[in-house]
Amino acid sequence: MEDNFVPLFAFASNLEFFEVFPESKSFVQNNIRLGEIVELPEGRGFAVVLGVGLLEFATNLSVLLSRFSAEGPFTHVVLAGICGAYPDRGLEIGSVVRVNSEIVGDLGVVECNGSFTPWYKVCATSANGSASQASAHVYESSSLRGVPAWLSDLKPVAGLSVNCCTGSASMAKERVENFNVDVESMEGAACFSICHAFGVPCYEIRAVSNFATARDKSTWRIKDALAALQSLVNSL
Ligand SMILES: O=C(O)c1cccc(C(=O)CC[C@H]2O[C@@H](n3cnc4c(=O)[nH]cnc43)[C@H](O)[C@@H]2O)c1
Repeated sequence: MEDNFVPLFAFASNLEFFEVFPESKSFVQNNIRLGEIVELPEGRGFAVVLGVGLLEFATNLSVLLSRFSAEGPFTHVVLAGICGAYPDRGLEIGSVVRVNSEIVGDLGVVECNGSFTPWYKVCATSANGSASQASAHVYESSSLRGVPAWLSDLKPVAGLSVNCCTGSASMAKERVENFNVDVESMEGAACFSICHAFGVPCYEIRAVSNFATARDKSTWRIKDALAALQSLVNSL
């Protein structure tokens, strides 16, 4: 049994918004302003663009929810966009996934030898160098009870949120070893953290546009990934 489900689709960029909801071009200017809510036709909910990266997305989502959380027109936030898949995690370009957990992946320090130490390990290491048990903070999506099948049936994956995209195979390996994650993007942890703070149920759907590994922009398939996301969202 589905609960009342009126989604607010939250995108990082105008590109993602217009590729997933191309019909919006008939009633929205070329760019929508960050934080401006658009009502989708046929009662499909609402959409908003909030900016790329943890900080801009967090700021604009906080402002939006502080205006709407008491009595908003939407019931759930669905962060939608593209992502990079780490190699050998069973994902392909064009795969559409539901990211059900997020960890901030580049909060920490770079050591003299160039390796990255996550912040939770920095904090867990005392002055004499001994490390206590600790783990990274995991931000989770909301319960799937009562959400529509197009959302709950998607393949669940673990996500890493970064401000700096992976650019080498060694960086990808280090991130997977540190956090045991499947995909990488730049907004998910902010979305989960802020929605939980405001008591708004939240989910994240992403289509894989690239592998998060040695940077080669010629292999990215942003349009194909967004077409896959569009066909999912248009099956609602
Ligand atoms: O790197 C570029 O030159 C570039 C040019 C146009 C667009 C983009 C992006 O939109 C990427 C950032 C955007 O997409 C998500 N994303 C997609 N793949 C990854 C990734 O491998 N690592 C991190 N984020 C990724 C992300 O959530 C941003 O919103 C880039």
